[in-house]
Amino acid sequence: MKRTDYINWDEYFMGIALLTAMRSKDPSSQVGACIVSPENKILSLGYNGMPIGCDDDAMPWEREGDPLDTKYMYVCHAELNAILNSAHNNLKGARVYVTLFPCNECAKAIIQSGISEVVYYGDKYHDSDSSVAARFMFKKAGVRLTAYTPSGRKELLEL
Ligand SMILES: Nc1nc(=O)n([C@H]2C[C@H](O)[C@@H](COP(=O)(O)O)O2)cc1CO
Ligand SMILES: [Zn+2]
Repeated sequence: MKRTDYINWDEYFMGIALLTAMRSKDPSSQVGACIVSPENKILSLGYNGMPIGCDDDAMPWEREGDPLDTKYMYVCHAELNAILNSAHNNLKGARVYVTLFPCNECAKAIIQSGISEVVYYGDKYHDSDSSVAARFMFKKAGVRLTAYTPSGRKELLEL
């Protein structure tokens, strides 16, 4: 008889998104994204980081101060990185697993790429204008929003 305690697709893909987030150099929020086809094939991965060629050690990681001296001006979000990394794949009807709910800018990119479902884990900026605008666009565009239900598995990653 087959084993029964295998991880389901949602645990698998969110687990990979969480592992991917661990590559982030951001001191406050490490975000991961995993894009999956309707056939449950992984199409792309991304985490938040500085653009290629912009030395992590030469870039600011501050949250406050002169805008030009904060990370916000430069950092590429996990979702955008995952979309850009998938340039050769068709994302129509795909789902994206994200460890943090997408901002309005990534929402635009998600919609334009043809992704039809967002499965999100964290939602700590739920009441920000960015999240409100993202939800507004997702609703208009018919992108499904699904809150991930943590499995409670503790043994998932023991690196
Ligand atoms: N969905 C998201 N994907 C992301 O990749 N990010 C990135 C941008 C920053 O590097 C970091 C947020 O930093 P902080 O404001 O929590 O210190 O996470 C942020 C969000 C939130 O909208
Ligand atoms: Zn974003």
